[in-house]
Amino acid sequence: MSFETIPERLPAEDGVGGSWVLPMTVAAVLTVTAVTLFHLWMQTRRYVKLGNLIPGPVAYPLVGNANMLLGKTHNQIMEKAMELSYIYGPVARGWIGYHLVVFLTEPSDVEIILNSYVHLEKSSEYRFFKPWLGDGLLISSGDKWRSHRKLIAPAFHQNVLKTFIDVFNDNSRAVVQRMANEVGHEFDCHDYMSEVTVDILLETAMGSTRTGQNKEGFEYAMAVMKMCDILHKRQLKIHLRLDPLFNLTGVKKEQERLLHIIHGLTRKVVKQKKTLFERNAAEGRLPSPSLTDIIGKEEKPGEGAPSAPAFISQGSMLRDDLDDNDENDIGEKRRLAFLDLMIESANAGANISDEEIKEEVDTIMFEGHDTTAAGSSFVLCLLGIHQDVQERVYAELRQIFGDSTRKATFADTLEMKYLERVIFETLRMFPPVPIIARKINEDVQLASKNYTIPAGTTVVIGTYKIHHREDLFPEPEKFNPDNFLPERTQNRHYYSYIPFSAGPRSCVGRKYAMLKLKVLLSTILRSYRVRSNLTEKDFKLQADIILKRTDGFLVQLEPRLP
Ligand code: HEM
Repeated sequence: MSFETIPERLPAEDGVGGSWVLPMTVAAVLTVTAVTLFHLWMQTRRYVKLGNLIPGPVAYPLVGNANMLLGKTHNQIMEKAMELSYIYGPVARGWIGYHLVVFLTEPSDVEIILNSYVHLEKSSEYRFFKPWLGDGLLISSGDKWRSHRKLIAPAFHQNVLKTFIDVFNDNSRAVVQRMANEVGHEFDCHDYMSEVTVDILLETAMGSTRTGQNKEGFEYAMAVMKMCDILHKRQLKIHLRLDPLFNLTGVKKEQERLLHIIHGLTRKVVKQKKTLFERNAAEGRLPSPSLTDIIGKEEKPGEGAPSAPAFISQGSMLRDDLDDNDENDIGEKRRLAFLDLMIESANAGANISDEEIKEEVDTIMFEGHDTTAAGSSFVLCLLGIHQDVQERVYAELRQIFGDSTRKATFADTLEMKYLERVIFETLRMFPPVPIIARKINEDVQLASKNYTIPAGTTVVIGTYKIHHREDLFPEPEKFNPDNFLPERTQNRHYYSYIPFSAGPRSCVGRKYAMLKLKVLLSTILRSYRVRSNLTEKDFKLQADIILKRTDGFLVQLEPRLP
C-alpha cells in the first residue's frame, strides 16, 4: 500500500516544488538585473558622479552605506563616525541608498556652509521635531525663519538678559540647597541640572514658576527628555523613520502622551499671558518701558553699559544679529519673559499668530533645556576630575566675592574670566550639539579640496570631531581651559570652535546660556567642592541629539566652609 501511494504523492510534491522554483528563479534574475541596471544608470547621474569623487567607504547597490548603521547602538555610531573621519579625512561621504551625505570637519569648508544665507535650510532629519516644535525657529526656513529670527533676536538682548540675573540666582541657590541631600555619596548631577534648567526656563521663557507641590515643571522636563529619546530612535530605526509604520507603533502613542504634557503646559501659559496682556492693554496699562524702549535707544556713555559683552566671540571680529544688539545697550529696565516680549511684539503689529508664539516658546524650552543641562553637567564632572582647575575657579570666585555669600551680579559675571574659559573648554571637548546638518540647495565648491557638493546633498558638520582636531587644539583630549586664552583664540580659524554653531543661523540663546551657566556654576562652586572617581577617558558618550554620558554624570560633593 505504501508502495502504491508513494508514487501518487511524489509527483504532487514535485509539482508543488516545481511550481515555485522556476518563477522564483526568474524573479530573482529579473530583480538582480533590474537592480544592476538601475544602479548603473544612477552611476551616470551627475549627482552620484560628483558624490563618488569624494572619499568614503564602498557603497552597495540600493543600500549605499546604510548597512553601517544597522543594529548599532548610539555609542557604536559615534565611534564609527569618528573612525571614518580618521580614515577618509576632513571631507568624507556616505550614501544612504542614493542620497548623498557629506561630512565636513575643515573649518574653511564649514564656514562656506554656515556663513551663507543660501544654505540655511535644515536637513530632512529635523522633520521628526515637527510634531513637537511645529515651525519654530530651529526648523523653519525661508521667509518665516527670517521674520521670526528678526522678531526673537531682540528678546535675547543683553538688557533683557540682565533682568534674568535674579531668576538665575534664586534658582541656583535652590538647587544648591536640594543638592545638600547628596553630600557624601556619588550621584548623577544631570538630574539636578536638568530640573534647575527647566525651572529657570519656565520663568524666563514663560514667566511662570514651579512650586513645591506643583510637579508640572518636572513632569515637563521628563517629557522633554523622553521626547529626545524618541527622536533619536526615529533617526536610527528604519521602520520608525517612515510615518505610516511609525504611526502603528507604541512609540507613536508614547510620543502623543508626551506631547500632550509638553503642549498642554505651553498652551496654558500662552493663553494665560495673552489674556492678562489684553486685559491690561484694555485698561490702558501697556508694559513700560516697551521692548523697543529697552533695546531701541542709542547707547549713552556711562549709562550702565558693560565694557565687554557677556559672550566673548573668541577674539574674532565677526559679528552677527546678537552682537549688533549690544550697540543699543541702555542698562537694566524691567523683567520680561520671552513670551511677554512676543505677545508685546504681536500687539505692536508683528506678524506672528498665537500658535506661532506657542511654537517659538516650545522651541526655546527644548533648545534651552537639554543643551545647558548637559553643558553644566559636563563642567561639574570635569572640575571633579581636575581639582587644580577647580581650585583656580574657586580662587577667582573668592577674589570676586571674598567671604560674602551675596548673589552674583551681571558685573561679577564679566569678572569670571577663568570660569568662562572652563565653560568654553568643556563645550569644546563635549559640545552638547555634536553635529549640525543642513540641506544644500545649490552646488557648493569646497575651499579645502577640489570637490563640488551637489545640490540636494545633506551636509553634516562634525562639531565634535572639529573640536578634537590635533592641528587646531594641541593635545585635544587634555582638558585645558588655556586653549581659550585670547592669544590662542586669535590665531585659530573662527569656525574651528562652533559649540553654538555660527553665522546667520547660530544659536540665538548663546549669551543667555553663558550668563546662566556662569551664575549657576559659580553658585554651586562657591558652596561645594566637586569630586569624581573617574577620568574623562572613562566617559561613555551617547551620540544623541544632545551629547550625553550613558554612564551618568556621576560626582560627589563636599560642602565648602562659609
Ligand atoms: C550650552 C548651551 C547651548 C548650546 C551648546 C546650543 C547650541 C546650539 C546650536 C549648535 C544651534 C544650531 C543648531 C542647528 O543648526 O542645527 C542652536 C540653535 C538654537 N538655539 Fe541653542 N544652544 C544652547 C543654549 C540655548 C538656549 C539657552 C536657548 C534659548 C533659551 C537656545 C535657543 C536656540 C534656538 C531658538 C536655536 C535655533 C536658532 C535658529 O535656527 O535661528 N539655545 N543652539
